[in-house]
Amino acid sequence: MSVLIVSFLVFITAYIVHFYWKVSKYPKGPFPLPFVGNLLQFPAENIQLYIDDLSKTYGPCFTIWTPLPSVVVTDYEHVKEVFVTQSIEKNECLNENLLLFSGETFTYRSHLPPEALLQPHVNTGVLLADGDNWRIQRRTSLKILRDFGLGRNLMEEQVMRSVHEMLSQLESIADKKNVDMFWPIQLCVGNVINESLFGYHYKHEDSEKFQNFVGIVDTHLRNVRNRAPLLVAAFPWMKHLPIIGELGYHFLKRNIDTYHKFIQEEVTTQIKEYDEEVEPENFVHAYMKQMKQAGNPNLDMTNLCASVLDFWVAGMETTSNSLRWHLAYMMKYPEIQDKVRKEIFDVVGTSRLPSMSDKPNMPYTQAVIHEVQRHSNMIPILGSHLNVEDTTVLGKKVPAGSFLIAQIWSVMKNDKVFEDGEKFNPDRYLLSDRKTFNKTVLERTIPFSVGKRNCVGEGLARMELFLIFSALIQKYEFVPASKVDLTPVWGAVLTTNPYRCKLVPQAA
Ligand code: HEM
Repeated sequence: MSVLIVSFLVFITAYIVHFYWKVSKYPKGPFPLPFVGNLLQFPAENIQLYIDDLSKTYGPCFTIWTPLPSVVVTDYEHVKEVFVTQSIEKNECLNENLLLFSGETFTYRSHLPPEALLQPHVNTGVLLADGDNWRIQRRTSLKILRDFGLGRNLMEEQVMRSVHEMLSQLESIADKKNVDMFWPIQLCVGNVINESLFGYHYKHEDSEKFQNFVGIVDTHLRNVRNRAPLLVAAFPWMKHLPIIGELGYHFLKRNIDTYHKFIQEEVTTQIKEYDEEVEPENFVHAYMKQMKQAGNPNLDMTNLCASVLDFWVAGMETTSNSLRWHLAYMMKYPEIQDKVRKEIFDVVGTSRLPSMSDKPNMPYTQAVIHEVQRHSNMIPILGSHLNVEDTTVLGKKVPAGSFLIAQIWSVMKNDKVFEDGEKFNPDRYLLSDRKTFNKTVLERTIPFSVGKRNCVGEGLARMELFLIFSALIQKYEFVPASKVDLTPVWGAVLTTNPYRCKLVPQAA
């Protein structure tokens, strides 16, 4: 018995000594405890506020322990250093097993739940893949998106089809005094991505299936950053415990599995309809063509499904939430809404909808879109980036095996170029001629992140935000029909509190 106790004490002492020896190798942060790290200090919600507060004490680069080490960077200089400066492609293979190339130190992902739950298979698709497979999947998706017309106006036509459908849905609403814009926006954005991936649209009067799967994805995004999933990520055995296991793993898994099945079925239907002789008109067919042409073993059915899974979620949730934020801000600041509308009327008139060719002539509308994205600051914590190589970030050592949290939320909130950053002020983006953009302010507005792992859909998202937002403001004045509270609702994407609007028709 006494041997057992002594062995146990020796083990615990060795663990604690080793833990603090490890802590000493990392940038200094809040004092962690053995076994739990800083987990007990984490708030249940709004972890971005906790991280932001820590940066006031420890500066822009520090470590938090979950109890796995996560190095956090919170200012533009550090984010640029890890994602851009350290990512200059040299194409030199540093590690054959990991397929690690120089300049890709911070491009790796965590393969731990809860983040990894989004995919049924490890290291597949774009969002959660890394190494060689990530490079191939990302390049292939970008090529398909470009072929689909980010350069050929096809994508604009597709977005406009969705805009027209949304506007006719709004027109058909008899009582415009109390409208919930949640589903019209969701369907408009969802149909753009759905048509790109599968080649078809949902009609608003027949969109139950669509609403069901949006609900499943929303549930996942709302819960995935909670404390229980964090605990299970740190201690995987906890998934076998009754309450923590259910909240931190099984509930999320059951929910997201239903989404996996839905995407699998949609892809299977498209595969059956694929005809090699016909030019592909949707992502699934274009990917199949690449599979046949490129003969690359990484382009397979598993990765096709995984990429579609990523695009359906990433292409819809961020953009539709951002548009909801746009309307909320416009109702909170009606004088700014009026100025946007005036610019639209001056440049476009009322007889047609705004198009991408109008965008360069609408600097104020663009400034408002930038400011809504900055101020709503929708992504509180980026997906983890895993560092696979010992490196130094602006003088601080970051050992291999640590996670990296690049806090773009803090950059857009605190950077000194955003004078009076708490204030919603689109004018900050324009110089005194009201036409030229302030490049320094624009450079640090990074809602799509920066570097090699930035948003693949940035071009499409920017197009959607401009076309959908300006069409809505041209057609209607949005007046609050309920309280508009700009306090965000916590989740992997910060969402608006529910609100209702009165729609006052404007242009003919
Ligand atoms: C307002 C809209 C959007 C915002 C704010 C946004 C933001 C972001 C951010 C910050 C990242 C980087 C994540 C990281 O480093 O961990 C990202 C990645 C990604 N986004 Fe977006 N996004 C938007 C729209 C879209 C759209 C429309 C698509 C698809 C068409 C898309 C597809 C992706 C994909 C696939 C990735 C993963 C890239 C990679 O891991 O290599 N996003 N997005």
